[in-house]
Amino acid sequence: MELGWLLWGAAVLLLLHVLMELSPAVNFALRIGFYYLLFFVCSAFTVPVCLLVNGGRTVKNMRIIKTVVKTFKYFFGLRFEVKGRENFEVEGPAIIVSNHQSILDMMGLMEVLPDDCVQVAKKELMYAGTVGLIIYLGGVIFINRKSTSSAKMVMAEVAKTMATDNVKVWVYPEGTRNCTGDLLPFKKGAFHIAVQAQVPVIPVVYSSFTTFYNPKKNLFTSGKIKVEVLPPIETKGLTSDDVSDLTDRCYRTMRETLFRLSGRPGE
Ligand SMILES: CCCCCCCC/C=C\CCCCCCCC(=O)SCCNC(=O)CCNC(=O)[C@H](O)C(C)(C)COP(=O)(O)OP(=O)(O)OC[C@H]1O[C@@H](n2cnc3c(N)ncnc32)[C@H](O)[C@@H]1OP(=O)(O)O
Ligand SMILES: CCCCCCCCCCCCCCCC(=O)OC[C@@H](O)COP(=O)(O)O
Repeated sequence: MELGWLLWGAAVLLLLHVLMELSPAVNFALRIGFYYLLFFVCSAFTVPVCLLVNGGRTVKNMRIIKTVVKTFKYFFGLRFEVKGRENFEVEGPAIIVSNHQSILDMMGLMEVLPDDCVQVAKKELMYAGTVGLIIYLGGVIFINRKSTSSAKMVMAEVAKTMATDNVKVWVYPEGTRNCTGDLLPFKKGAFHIAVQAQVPVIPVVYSSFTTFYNPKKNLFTSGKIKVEVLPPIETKGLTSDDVSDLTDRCYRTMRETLFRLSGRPGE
């Protein structure tokens, strides 16, 4: 009886292996499926740990979440090479802005995330089952992207609590995933709160994934990601009139860095 099951198991594994070899689409789907499964299962186990250790929704849970997610890269053969971590060591709160290419960014995020830093996310993520629950417990701030006025209100609230709670805030200013190897134009919310709270902006850039990850071409292999934390950009003395300039400056610096890290000549 046991031998029968063992043989069936081996046959299924062999079949999956052959399918993966034969079809890039199956290979891609299985690898991404496994990525989702890891998040789903690991968050189910991490929720009770967060509740027992920290008792509820708090940014302190991010330390636990970080520890778990940082192990995921080994399953996919991904390596992160991080430069400039010391640039996170500013006194008090800051706004961290970075490029957002794919759901794989959650691994890159946890690789560099400093302590006491919350993220801004679209509110749909709150309903992603156990993952939504763990994100909620980690203190993530949810915004409704479809309603600029309510999103602005939430962001203004963030600017205030950032100072009282002494936390950093991580925003993806492109506002959506973008895996083209370039940057989308930046939304201004992150820069408005930096100016409102008079705190520095710290840009973080991840090299392009296009050489090892491309959903359109069913490409997902192992690879190396270069990460650079850039020097903080001060906002002391800036007013809301300067937000556009600040946004542009940040955009240009990050785009140059992205091209340099990805070995692509700038335009
Ligand atoms: C343990 C095991 C397993 C665990 C599993 C755990 C997983 C990991 C855990 C935890 C990770 C957490 C997950 C993080 C990842 C999430 C990623 C996402 O979801 S990315 C999408 C959401 N993010 C954004 O959308 C960016 C933020 N967006 C903005 O800041 C926008 O600016 C926004 C929404 C506020 C408005 O967007 P607009 O589309 O309307 O565009 P605009 O051009 O920015 O604004 C329109 C006008 O309003 C002004 N404005 C904007 N914000 C303002 C403000 N605060 N005050 C005054 N004016 C403002 C602007 O200046 C602009 O006006 P003028 O064109 O310049 O005249
Ligand atoms: C009800 C059961 C549902 C089960 C779902 C399991 C889901 C596992 C989800 C793992 C994903 C980890 C979090 C990904 C965060 C992320 O990268 O979100 C993308 C958004 O930033 C940008 O949104 P978009 O505008 O759609 O590109």
